[in-house]
Amino acid sequence: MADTPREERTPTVVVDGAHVTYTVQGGKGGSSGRGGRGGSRRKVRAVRGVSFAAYRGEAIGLIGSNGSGKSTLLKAIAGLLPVNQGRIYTHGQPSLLGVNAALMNDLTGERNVILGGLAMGMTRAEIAARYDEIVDFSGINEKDDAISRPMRTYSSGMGARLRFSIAAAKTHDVLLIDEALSTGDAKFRRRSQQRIDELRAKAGTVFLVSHSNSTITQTCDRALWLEAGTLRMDGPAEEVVAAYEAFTGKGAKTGR
Ligand SMILES: Nc1ncnc2c1ncn2[C@@H]1O[C@H](COP(=O)(O)OP(=O)(O)OP(=O)(O)O)[C@@H](O)[C@H]1O
Repeated sequence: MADTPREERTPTVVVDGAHVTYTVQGGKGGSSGRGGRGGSRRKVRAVRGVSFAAYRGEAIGLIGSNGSGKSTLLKAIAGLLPVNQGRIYTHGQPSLLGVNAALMNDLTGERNVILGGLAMGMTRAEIAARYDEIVDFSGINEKDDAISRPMRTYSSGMGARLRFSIAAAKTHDVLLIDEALSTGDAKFRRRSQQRIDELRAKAGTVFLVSHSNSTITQTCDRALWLEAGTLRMDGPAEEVVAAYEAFTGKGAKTGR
């Protein structure tokens, strides 16, 4: 993508001066500090005037300290949270991994593959055609027949892997991934990275939130660094991660 001049590329997401504010009912705050029902309403300005454009074929990492607004920004791009000010334009319906494919804990993995596929707009025939591939990709059936067990019996890593596998079965214009890869083991992370590369090659745009700087540099070509709801840096993933590491004190948040 680096060879294509910016003006010839197709934008998939344009975020123009976006602000996202949560209103918190009750709780602490106010002068009394007692809160409770009918208490104070507080505003949390989670995203404060962020602007950028994302293009087809890009994999963009979102990094920043805890509470810097990464998940909030993803939810706003997915259309799950309104922007209070500014605009977000998207090409097609972005899919937020883990929410669009909301899985049911009491149903088996098998049923969830079908429901997740339907929720993403796939037909039953399309799901049937891809079913084995989804289960194989997730790797959750490697040891026993886990796919026929209820999801509540899965470890958090197994659940995350199945969610990613379902979401990755469809070609998305814009795929938003919030930390989903961090719970998988090394083998699964490698497979996921390959799949993200494939999705990008099919002219999609992938956003990835992660606290693992190595996952960001291995998976993404570009990174956005958010701090206290504002965009601190936007550029090549290696450069942004290096600046972020210098800010946090190298290694402090490197993770895997
Ligand atoms: N539902 C909510 N109601 C009120 N405030 C919220 C809500 N969700 C998030 N916030 C606040 O918004 C800010 C941004 O949170 P967000 O989850 O977007 O950060 P993040 O960068 O994804 O954090 P982390 O790295 O810890 O996952 C934080 O101050 C957080 O407390």
